[in-house]
Amino acid sequence: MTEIFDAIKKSAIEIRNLIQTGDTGKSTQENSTGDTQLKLDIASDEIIENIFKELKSVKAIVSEEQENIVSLHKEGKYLIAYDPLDGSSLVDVNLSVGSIFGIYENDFTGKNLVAAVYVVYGPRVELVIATDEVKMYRLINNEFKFIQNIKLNEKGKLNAPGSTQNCWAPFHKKLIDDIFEDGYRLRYSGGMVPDLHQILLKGGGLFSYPGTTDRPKGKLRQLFEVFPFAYIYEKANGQAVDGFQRVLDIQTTHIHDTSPCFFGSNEEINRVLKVYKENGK
Ligand SMILES: O=P(O)(O)OC[C@H]1O[C@](O)(COP(=O)(O)O)[C@@H](O)[C@@H]1O
Ligand SMILES: [Mg+2]
Ligand SMILES: [Mg+2]
Repeated sequence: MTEIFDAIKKSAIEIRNLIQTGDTGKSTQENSTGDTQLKLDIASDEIIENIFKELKSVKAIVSEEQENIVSLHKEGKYLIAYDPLDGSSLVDVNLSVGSIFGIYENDFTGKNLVAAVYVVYGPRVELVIATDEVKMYRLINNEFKFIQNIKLNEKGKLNAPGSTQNCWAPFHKKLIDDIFEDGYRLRYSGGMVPDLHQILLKGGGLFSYPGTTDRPKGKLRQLFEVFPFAYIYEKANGQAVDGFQRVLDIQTTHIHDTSPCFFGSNEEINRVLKVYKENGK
């Protein structure tokens, strides 16, 4: 697994350079979820694929930016699903973006996730690796230096409510309003990676991206975005649910499936589960 983490570190340095100097324009292509790909999405995807191709321990990879699974080495032990540049449209307004990786054994199901990693490209480049523990590293003089372990408190103070508000179920709106009534502060940039990173580093809170009338299955993709962060939040003493169950217990039917999702510390997630249970689907 160390060679995979080292490969991700190498790709992060290349993507950081690409963000600083690359073309932020649109390409003429769409990805499998129907988003117009930016040239940065495609170039980041190529950087990661080229680096993983060299690793004998990697059996196959699948990217948010590609339709199909790419087989690499038959004898490899690991499967990797990744979002090469999450929130890429934010580069143009100079907000933080990220890369997300889920590392699996046997197949791409939540229960077979064995590690997860993300990189935040902000004023600093930081990388978080979750195995049994969650560890944060920072890029200093072109090397990732260990900074700290990450653990959530039982309850936090931040609320990051995603998606189109006029498409929310009334009970979801009430839940979010009640959380603000209780004194939580709004923190939402529209980049999943920095938004979830902030909650992890500030000790807790809630990030939600619910099912809505315009997108009943939410927007965020299970393999590339939801599962890796679910793994990280659980290992950091928090939880990740779809409103009713752990997201890592969801049966994936297609590699590009999306799911409603809630990430947070225990108190906020228990509150979500209670409200969703009382209000049904
Ligand atoms: O603008 P919305 O609907 O709140 O969506 C924001 C979400 O969409 C994303 O940008 C989706 O990721 P991509 O940029 O990879 O498509 C997340 O980072 C973010 O949490
Ligand atoms: Mg994404
Ligand atoms: Mg993306």
